[in-house]
Amino acid sequence: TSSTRPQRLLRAVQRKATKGDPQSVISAIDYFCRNSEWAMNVGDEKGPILDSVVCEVSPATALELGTYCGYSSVRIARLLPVGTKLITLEFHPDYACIARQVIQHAGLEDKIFLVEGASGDLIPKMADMFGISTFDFVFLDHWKDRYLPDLKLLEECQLLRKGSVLLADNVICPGTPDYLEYVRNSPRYESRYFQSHLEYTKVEDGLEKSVFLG
Ligand SMILES: O=c1[nH]cnc2c(O)c(F)c(-c3ccc(F)cc3)c(-c3ccc(F)cc3)c12
Ligand SMILES: [Mg+2]
Repeated sequence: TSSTRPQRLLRAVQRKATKGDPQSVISAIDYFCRNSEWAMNVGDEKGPILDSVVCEVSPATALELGTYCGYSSVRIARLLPVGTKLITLEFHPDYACIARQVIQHAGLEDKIFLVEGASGDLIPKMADMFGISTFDFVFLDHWKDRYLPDLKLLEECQLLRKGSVLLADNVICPGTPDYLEYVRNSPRYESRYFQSHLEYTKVEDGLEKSVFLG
């Protein structure tokens, strides 16, 4: 019976990465995507930009929209201070199942809460589910048409505080024009574009970092 790309990615991690070593999991996935099959992980060029923003914010509470196979969950959680957690939301059960195993291989299962479901349904439940009031950091990497509605939902649910940092993947490819227009023109955000490339390719893409001003 045939396997799926996420299953083949997981197998590469299980064969090549050292259990409990997040960096080796990241390297194994990047190697798989460069040498075997492209996959939509933030990757080894945009990844270091994500790392630098996470280190700068050093969030006590972090949210990721869109887990996929858990690559960026591992990238983020490996940098989080002790006692802090990443909540990551994934709509597709098959992706969530693979991500749990990738996260477990990295030894980060105690720092990451993976919740299956639609971001639009789950965001209003975050405060109650996890006993948090606001997010210090949000990584948007799920579906381009959900970036703006979910940002507005985060505002309405008062899950952002003065200084909360949002980082959005794929703002050029495939592109999120309505989200960009909003964060770049709203007086409530200070926004900056980090030019890069679509993971594992020479196509332009980038990350948009937006600070909520309250
Ligand atoms: O959907 C996504 N979520 C998160 N990150 C993504 C990402 O980092 C990507 F590089 C792509 C991408 C971009 C270009 C391309 F050719 C294929 C896939 C997608 C994506 C875009 C359109 C789709 F129909 C399916 C997937 C995503
Ligand atoms: Mg992406």
